[in-house]
Parts: sequence; C-alpha cells; structure tokens
Amino acid sequence: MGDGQEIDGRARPRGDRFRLAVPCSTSNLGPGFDQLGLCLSLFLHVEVGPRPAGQPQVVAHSSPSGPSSSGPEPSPDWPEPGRDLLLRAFERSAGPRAQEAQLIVDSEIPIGRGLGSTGAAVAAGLLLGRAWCGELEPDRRGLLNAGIELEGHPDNVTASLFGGCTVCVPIAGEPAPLIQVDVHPDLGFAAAWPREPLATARARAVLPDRVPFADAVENARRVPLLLEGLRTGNPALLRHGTSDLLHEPYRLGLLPGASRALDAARQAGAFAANISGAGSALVAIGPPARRDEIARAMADELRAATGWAAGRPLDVVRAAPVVERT
Ligand SMILES: Nc1ncnc2c1ncn2[C@@H]1O[C@H](COP(=O)(O)OP(=O)(O)OP(=O)(O)O)[C@@H](O)[C@H]1O
Ligand SMILES: N[C@@H](CCO)C(=O)O
Repeated sequence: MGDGQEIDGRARPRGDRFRLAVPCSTSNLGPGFDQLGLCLSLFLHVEVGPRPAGQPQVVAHSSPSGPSSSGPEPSPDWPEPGRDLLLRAFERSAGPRAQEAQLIVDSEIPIGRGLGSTGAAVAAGLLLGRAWCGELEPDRRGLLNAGIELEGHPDNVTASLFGGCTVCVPIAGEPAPLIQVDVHPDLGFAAAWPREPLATARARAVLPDRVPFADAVENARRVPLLLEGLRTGNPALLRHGTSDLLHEPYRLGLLPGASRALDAARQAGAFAANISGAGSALVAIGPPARRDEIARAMADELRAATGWAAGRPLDVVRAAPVVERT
C-alpha cells in the first residue's frame, strides 16, 4: 500500500484533495411547498484535504449576505462547528475518518435567505464525505434520505444533490421518491435579497395550523400548471401556476418591501415572482433578456424599504454537482 491508506477496500494516497461546487436552490415557487427545488447559479465551493495538526475542521471564507466577499481571513459568520450542517453531513458520510480532514469553504450563497444554503451544505458534506472515503461517484439516491433528515425539508437538499429542478415527497420508511422536472431553456431567472435573513423556523412559525378547504384545493390545482409551465416555458401557465394561498400571504408581512418588489418584477416583465423558499430572498421567472431589469426592479424596492439589497440574474444549473480530485 506504500504511502496510501486503505479506505473501504480502496487506496487513497495520503495528501489527496477533492473539491466540489454545489449550486444554491430556490424552493416552493408558490404552491410547490416543501417539495419543489430548482438549482440556480450561486455556488458553495468546498475543498477537502488532510487536516494540518492543530487546525480547525472547517475554514470558511464567505459573507453571510453574499455574494462572496472571500478574502484571506476566515469568516466569523460561518456557523460554529457544533452547528455547522456541512460538517455534520460530512461526518455522517465519512464516519471516523472525518477527523483527519479539513474543509475549506467559500460560498456565494447568502445564508438564511431562502436560497437553500443549508441544502447545499448538506449535499456538499454528504458527497465530499463519500469522496474522502474513496467513493467519488456515490449512489445519490442512497444519500437522499440522510440529506432530508439532516436538512429537515426535502426541497433544497434534493435539488442541490441532483441538479436541475426536482420534486421530492418523503414517504416514511421508504426511499424518498424523486421526480426530475424539465425547465425550458428560454426561461430566465432573477433573485433579490435584503441584508436581513429570515430563519426558516421563524417563517414557518407564522403559518396557520388550519387553512380554508378552498385554499388547500386551489393550491393543489396549481402544482401541475407550475410543472407544465416550467417544462414548456408558457407564461400564462407560470403566472397561474405560481400563485399560492398557503404560505406567501402569511409570510409577506415579515418581509418589508417584498410585496412591492414582487409587483415590480411583474411590471419589469416577469411571468412569475415569488418568495424564494422561506425568504427573505425573492425569485422571478421571465424572458432571459429581461433578467437584469427584473433583478434590478426587485432589488430597488427591497433597498427602498430596508436600506440594502442585492439583485442578481441567475441561470438554471442543470447538472448534478460532481466531486473532482485536485
Ligand atoms: N453550513 C451551513 N450553511 C448555512 N447555514 C447553516 C449551516 N449550518 C448551519 N446553518 C444554520 O442554518 C440557518 C439557516 O437556515 P435556513 O433554513 O434559515 O436558511 P437557508 O437554508 O439559507 O434557506 P431555505 O432553507 O429557506 O432555502 C442559520 O441559522 C445558519 O447558522
Ligand atoms: N419549503 C420550506 C423552506 C425550505 O426548506 C419553507 O418554505 O418553509
């Protein structure tokens, strides 16, 4: 075996390093609540290599409000090791060998804005943990249930593990069923977010225990329109398919300027505009040529209400993230 270590029956030379770029994701898109995730082009970059003696397990260079302001200094805002879902997923996937590794993180994904920073972290940790144990192309379906359990919801982590647009509805005691949804190439995406995060837990606490029967029926009827709108790029299907009665009306009150920003996106040409995940980001779908204007329109309204906002045109990321040996 020379200088190498035996890992799950395979040889990993000492000093091996692996890297991975995992996309962020928007979720819900209105009625796809807790099931639909769609990967967009802000990335969590993680490299794993041998941990130098006395060094921490995770060194993060990133800004919590993103996009990345990476620099030589570790970010004081990255979650501490005991709470870090990236580390937790890596440890779960790599087992005791996780102690030998150091994760170097640089993220473009703002944390706590509804753009799936935790889903991306969990997907990265699970994939890199397997790579660290010699398995560069693990069975992703085999990782999915662990990812959902670690993240708490299926939407973002499924999208970040598989790429593209996914629908996942966990069934107790069974492998989580996964549907991969086509997204028409002529759809453009834009997101905007304020400086203030909105914790998913807080955004769920305002949801009612009971909703009118008619609202529940209406939401369920919209989901096929949404999926067909994404597949065909049909503006009317997207407009009707993204209207929601179960969570957005309750959450908008937590997000200063959001209602106006969603209206501004539509006026700038968006077919659809929604809260991204649990917020505080907003996401819009429209013609690719209008992405910049839509992003600017949303950010301007959020900025007017809160003092600071970022707006970005984004691409759909269709490919699943793949670990590379460096
Ligand atoms: N590796 C990690 N990356 C990002 N957030 C993490 C990580 N580990 C723990 N957290 C914690 O998770 C919380 C953010 O989760 P939350 O679900 O609110 O945001 P999000 O994943 O960005 O949005 P959403 O799930 O709505 O798309 C923060 O309190 C953050 O400290
Ligand atoms: N779908 C979740 C957020 C992401 O897991 C929610 O809207 O509360």
